[in-house]
Amino acid sequence: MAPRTARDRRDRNRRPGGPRRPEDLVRRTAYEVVRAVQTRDAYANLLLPGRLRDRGLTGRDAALATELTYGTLRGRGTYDAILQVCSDRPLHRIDGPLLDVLRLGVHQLLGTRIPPHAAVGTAVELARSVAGPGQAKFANAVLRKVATRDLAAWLAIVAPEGDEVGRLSVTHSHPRWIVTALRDALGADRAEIEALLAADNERPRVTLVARPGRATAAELVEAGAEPAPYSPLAAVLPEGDPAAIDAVRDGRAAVQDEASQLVALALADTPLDGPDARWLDMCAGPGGKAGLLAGLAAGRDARLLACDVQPHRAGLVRRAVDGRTGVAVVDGTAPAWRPGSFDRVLLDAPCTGLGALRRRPEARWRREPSSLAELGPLQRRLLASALEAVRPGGVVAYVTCSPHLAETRVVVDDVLRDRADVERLDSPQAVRRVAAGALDGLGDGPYAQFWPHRHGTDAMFLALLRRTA
Ligand SMILES: C[S@@+](CC[C@H](N)C(=O)[O-])C[C@H]1O[C@@H](n2cnc3c(N)ncnc32)[C@H](O)[C@@H]1O
Repeated sequence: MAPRTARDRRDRNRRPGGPRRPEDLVRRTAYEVVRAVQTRDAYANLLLPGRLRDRGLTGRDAALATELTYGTLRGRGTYDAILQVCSDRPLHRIDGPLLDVLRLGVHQLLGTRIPPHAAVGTAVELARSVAGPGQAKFANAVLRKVATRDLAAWLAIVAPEGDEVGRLSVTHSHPRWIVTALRDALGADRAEIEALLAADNERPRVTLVARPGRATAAELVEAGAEPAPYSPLAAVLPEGDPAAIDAVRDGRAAVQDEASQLVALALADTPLDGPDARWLDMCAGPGGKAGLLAGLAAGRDARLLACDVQPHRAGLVRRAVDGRTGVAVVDGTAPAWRPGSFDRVLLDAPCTGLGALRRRPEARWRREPSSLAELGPLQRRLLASALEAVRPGGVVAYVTCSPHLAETRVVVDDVLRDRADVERLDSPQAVRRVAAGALDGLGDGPYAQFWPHRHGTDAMFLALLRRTA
């Protein structure tokens, strides 16, 4: 029979030999999520909340399980380099479950204030239960070695000298190819790339959006959130569950990064000659930007059509918009609408998501450079299709949640190379026009690039394009 209450669920998790301590459950939960991410391509942010509920973990226990899960996933690159030095076996010869227990142990030792004896003891106990007594001995020996130094001392040993990309990769736990890509996109000095990589390893603040016409940022602030620096629709929730705020529970507000809000606002605010009645969100799932655009469109007597190629993602969009908004399952590369049907088009293209590493700690290990080769042709086809969908004089916003040049500037420049009928608008200026506060550091234009370390947002890219003929 399924356990009915949190207490029942806790009881079910007690071992026959005696009561299981909450901290065991906390670590077991973190381990299971880390393992599922490695073996089943699970997403930590989707899996963890259900596991916490099932185990009856709340408050500090839930916070610790979350920190251990995210910290272990994020720190994997650094922790593996340290484990390699402390283990007499190469890491590829350590079984997956044991290796994940070791990573969790290293995170506790080097990334938290958990006392070393507790970190080692609980990790060894976990190793015994997932890999057997012999492996527990091995885990004990390895983790005791790890415990002899702090993180800074280990980095001085394992981060390679004379190889700047390698040093950054190990120190900030990013794959080498991502370090290189971010450095190329940032085009900045050494101190700034360090700041960006460090920002990718911080947990982002929860930012809320007040859906236009349905809620206001002031209402969110009254309900306990804090004012946000840039978006006039945003408020920041320093702690607690967003669903505790009425407007979020009612669907009048939602969780949304400030950069996502600003790119949608910049598209809606770009001046148009002629009609402004038909708006398209071509890749809308799960509906974050569509929810915002729908509210703005309603306020101006315009109609939004929000599409996605995946039926279940289109279903999520339906929940984020009002009844006036059309929602449809459409392949944006082969749509049924006539050319020139829309006045404003948002193309929030499928991308690697390298701009959201703060929120999806596992993404950096899951993505490969080959992802770019797969996405590039699709991004180009979708952009060409978006430019066909907009009328002469209308505006397209090409947006990615990735700063990788191969998904941003290179895509736009490739698609526009042979076209004389598209003008690049000044995107940084368009964003500044809609921002509530001063907003610098988006680049020299015509494209705009947000950065976590500069703006505290995802690394969102925006190219605003106008069809001239
Ligand atoms: C970056 S997400 C969009 C996020 C969304 N705009 C938001 O703010 O919540 C990209 C979306 O593009 C959709 N997609 C991928 N290929 C597509 C295609 N050929 N036509 C339409 N949508 C597509 C994916 O299913 C995914 O939901």
